[in-house]
Amino acid sequence: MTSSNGVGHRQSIDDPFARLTRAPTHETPDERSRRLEMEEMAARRNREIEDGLVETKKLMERRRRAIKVLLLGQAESGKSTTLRNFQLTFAPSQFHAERSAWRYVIQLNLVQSVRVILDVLNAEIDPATPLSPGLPHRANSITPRLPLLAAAPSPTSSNQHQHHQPLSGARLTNEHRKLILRLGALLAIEPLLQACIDPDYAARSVLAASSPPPSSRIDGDNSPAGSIAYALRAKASREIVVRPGAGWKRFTSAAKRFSKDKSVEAAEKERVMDEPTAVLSACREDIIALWNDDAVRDILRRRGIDVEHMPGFFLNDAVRIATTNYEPTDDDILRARLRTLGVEEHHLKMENHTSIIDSTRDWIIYDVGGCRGNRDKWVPYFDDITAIIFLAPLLFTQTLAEAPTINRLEDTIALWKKICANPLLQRATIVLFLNKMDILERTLESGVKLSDYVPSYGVDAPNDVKNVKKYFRNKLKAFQKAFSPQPRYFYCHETSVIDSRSTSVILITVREGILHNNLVEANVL
Ligand SMILES: Nc1nc2c(ncn2[C@@H]2O[C@H](COP(=O)(O)OP(=O)(O)OP(=O)(O)O)[C@@H](O)[C@H]2O)c(=O)[nH]1
Ligand SMILES: [Mg+2]
Repeated sequence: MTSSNGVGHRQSIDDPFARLTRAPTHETPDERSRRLEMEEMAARRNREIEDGLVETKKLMERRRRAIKVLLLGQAESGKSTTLRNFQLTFAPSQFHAERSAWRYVIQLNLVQSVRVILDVLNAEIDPATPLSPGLPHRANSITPRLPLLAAAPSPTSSNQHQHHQPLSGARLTNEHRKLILRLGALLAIEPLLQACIDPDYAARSVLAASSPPPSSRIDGDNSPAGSIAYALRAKASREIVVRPGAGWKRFTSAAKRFSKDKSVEAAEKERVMDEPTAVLSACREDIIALWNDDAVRDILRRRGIDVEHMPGFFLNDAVRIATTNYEPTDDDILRARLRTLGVEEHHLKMENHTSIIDSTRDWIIYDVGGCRGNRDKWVPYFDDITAIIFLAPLLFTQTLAEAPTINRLEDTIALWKKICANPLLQRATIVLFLNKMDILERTLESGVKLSDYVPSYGVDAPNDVKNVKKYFRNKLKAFQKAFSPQPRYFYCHETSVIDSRSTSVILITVREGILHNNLVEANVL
C-alpha cells in the first residue's frame, strides 16, 4: 500500500541503513555468493549473541532468586564440615563424585599426627631438641577466664599454670629409636602429599623457604605457656591449605587419569601421586605400633600433647587408611581437616527435593576461612545473603590457634555479638549451631569444671551436659536479643557435625525454615 503512493519506496531509498546493505549494482555471481555467505555468518553471530544475552539474563535471574547461605564462625568451628553435610544430604552425587579427592587430605592428616608424635619423642630422647611447630597441647594449661561471660575471681583449677618437668629418655628403648628412624621415611612424603592436593604447593614452598625460620619463641617468651602459644601459632601455619574453590578436587581426580597417558611427564606425575600411598602402606605396622605403645602414650600424656583431639585425627584408623586400596568413607570425609582460605562459593544442585515449599531454587553456599586474619573478607557477602549458619563450638578450655592468648569461647561470643549487631544482616535469618557437642560432653565427663573458666556459671551449678548446654543457649539467645537492630527469631540447634545422620535431620529442618522465612520476607506467605 505504501509503495502504491510512492512514500514507502522514497523512504527506503533515503534510508541510509538500506543504502548500506543494498546489493552492489554490478555484482558477479561469485561476489554475490560470498556476500550472502558473509551476511549469513553475521546473522548467525547475531543470533548467538542474542541467545547468550538471554542465557546470561536467565542465569542472573536464577542467581538473584537463589537462596544464599553464609557459613560463619571461627577457624575449626565446623563450617566446611557443615558444607560437606549439605552436599551429602541434598546433593549426594556431587559429594560421592569428589570422594577419591579426599584420600590425599586424609593421608596427610594421618602423617601429620605421626609427625607430632615423632617430634615429641625426639625431644624426649634429646631434651636439647626444640619441639617442632605443630604440637597441639592441652590448651587448658594457659586458658584465661572468660571476661565476656562473667567477672569473678581467678579460677583455682589445678590445670592452671602447670609446669612441665624436664623429661628423661629413660623409658624409650632401642626398639623405640629404631621405630622412630624407620618412621622418618613417612615424613618425607608430607610435601609429596601436599603437592598431590595443591598444584601451587611447590611454588609456595619456595616462598616459605625464603622467609625466616621460626627459630625463637614468640616475644622471647620461654615459659611453658609461651612455648605452647608458639606451638599452637605455628600449628596454624603448617595446616593443610589449598587455593579457594573446588579446583583442587578436580586436580586430584584428573591425576587419577594419568595412567592412561604414557608420556614421561605423565609417568612422573603418576609416581608423585602413587608414592605417598606406597610409603604409607609400607609404614602401616610401624604407625600402629607407635600409636599403641604404652610408653609413647605415657610420654604424650606427661607432656600434655593431645593428639587425639587434634582436628584430622586418624591414628585409630591407620589399619584401614594406610593401605594401597584405601577409599575414604563418608565419615572420613567429614572428619578430614582442610583449612579454608578466603571465601569459597559452592553451588548446590539439590537432588533430594524434600522441600514441600519450593524445590526449584538454586542454593549457593559460601564457606569462609574463619581465622581472624580472614574475617574482613566476609563483609562484601553480607549485602545479599538469605541466611547465616553461625557455628559456635562450645570449647571453653581451648584457645585460638592463630591467637593463643584468646579463648575460643570468648572469641565465638564476641563474633556472635558482632554478627547479630551488623545492620547489613538485619533481614537475614540467623541459625545458630552449638557445635562440637561431642567434645563438650567428653570435656565435662572428664571432670573439667565450667565454673573454673566461666565464673558466672557458679561453683555449685550442676556441671552436667544438660545444664551447661542450657546455660550457653540462654546466654547466646540473650546476646542476640540485646544486639540485633530489630527483633529476630532465635533458631538454635545442638550439633556434632561429624555425625552425618543427626546433622542431616537438622539440615532438612534448617532448609525448610530458611525457605519459609525467605517467602515471608518476600510477602509471598
Ligand atoms: N569432634 C568433632 N569434630 C568436629 C566437629 N565439627 C567439625 N569437627 C572437626 O573439626 C575440624 C575443623 O572443622 P572445619 O569444618 O574444617 O572447620 P572450619 O570452620 O571450616 O575451619 P576454617 O576453614 O579454618 O575456618 C575438622 O577436622 C572437623 O572434622 C564436631 O562437631 N565434633
Ligand atoms: Mg573451612
